[in-house]
Amino acid sequence: MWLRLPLDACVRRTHTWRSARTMTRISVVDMAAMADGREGQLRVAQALSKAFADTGFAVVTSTPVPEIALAQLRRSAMDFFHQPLAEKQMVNEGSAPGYGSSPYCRLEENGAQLLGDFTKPDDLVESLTYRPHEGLERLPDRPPELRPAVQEFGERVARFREVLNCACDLALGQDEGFFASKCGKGREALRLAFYPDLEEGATLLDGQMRYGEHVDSFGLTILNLDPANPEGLQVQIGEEWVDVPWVKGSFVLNVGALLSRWTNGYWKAAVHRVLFKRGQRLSIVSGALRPDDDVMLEPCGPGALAGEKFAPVRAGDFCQERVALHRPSYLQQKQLDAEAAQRLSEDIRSYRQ
Ligand SMILES: O=C(O)CCC(=O)C(=O)O
Ligand SMILES: [Fe+2]
Repeated sequence: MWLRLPLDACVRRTHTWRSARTMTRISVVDMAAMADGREGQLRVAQALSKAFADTGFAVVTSTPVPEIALAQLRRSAMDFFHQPLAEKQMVNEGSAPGYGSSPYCRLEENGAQLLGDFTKPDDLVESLTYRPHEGLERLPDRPPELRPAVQEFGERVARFREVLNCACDLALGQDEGFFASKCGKGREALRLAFYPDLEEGATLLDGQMRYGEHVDSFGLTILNLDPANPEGLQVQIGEEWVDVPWVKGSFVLNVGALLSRWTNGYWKAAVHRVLFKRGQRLSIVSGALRPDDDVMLEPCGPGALAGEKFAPVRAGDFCQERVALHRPSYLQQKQLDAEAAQRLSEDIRSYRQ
């Protein structure tokens, strides 16, 4: 029965954000039908799968995360980032330095390295990362509104993950509960990314971005753009850079390298970047479908029929390496000669699907 319904019943195309030659290829998917029983779920699943196989990106509306929870989190995160540097750094006491270890990072990420490019300046971003298994007390206690806002968001996004697990089971023809069983240990982090404005008289370094050209690392990225300043995010489609459209109350979903590999390349980890635009910008970044560390990634879904394109890898090992790649010191710490560095760079690029 569901096969006869037009796919476009829950997908609409929007015009690209401002400049556009034509209509954007990025799908906007209304997820409301996930509450409508099997028929509606299948329609959403199909629409998402089509988007992930085509561009690797989808903009989704009618999610279980209400705008009020986003607004509260956004407000308290902004208050955190607006504090003096020394105050922000206090949250790092007792943790090893660097992205992946210390919760607060300032100019300590280099997105381009995720595509094996070690020549680009570091990104113009500050971030605060929260890993739920570390407990809410690992977050700063100032502003006092931050912890409750993170908790509230966490509960809502957990429900969103369940919905995405269900949609992706259906989309890839997996047994019900497949993704929930592989991703049950709560490995998803919340990353608040603050992009400051340029100070008076300051200039960008040559090639510097808010986030350099990269592919994400894990399962599905769940990204909430800043309604006050949503511009700057672009995805590469063929030879063209396409603006990701901003839709009120929406999330952007995009496929990470791990999930692309897990689907044997059926879903694409698309290259994207965040250009510098004037004004501050805050992104709320979380994820879904990140497998537990001990899961071995073996191809699943329709792509598996094409025969294994990648060596099986343990999810925890894959993710650990990807986190390390963000750090500006990554290459230096490897102590490689030029030839080995080149080989490594090509290896990393091949994660791209
Ligand atoms: O802030 C954004 O718009 C996207 C950031 C991004 O691509 C990332 O954090 O992986
Ligand atoms: Fe990204």
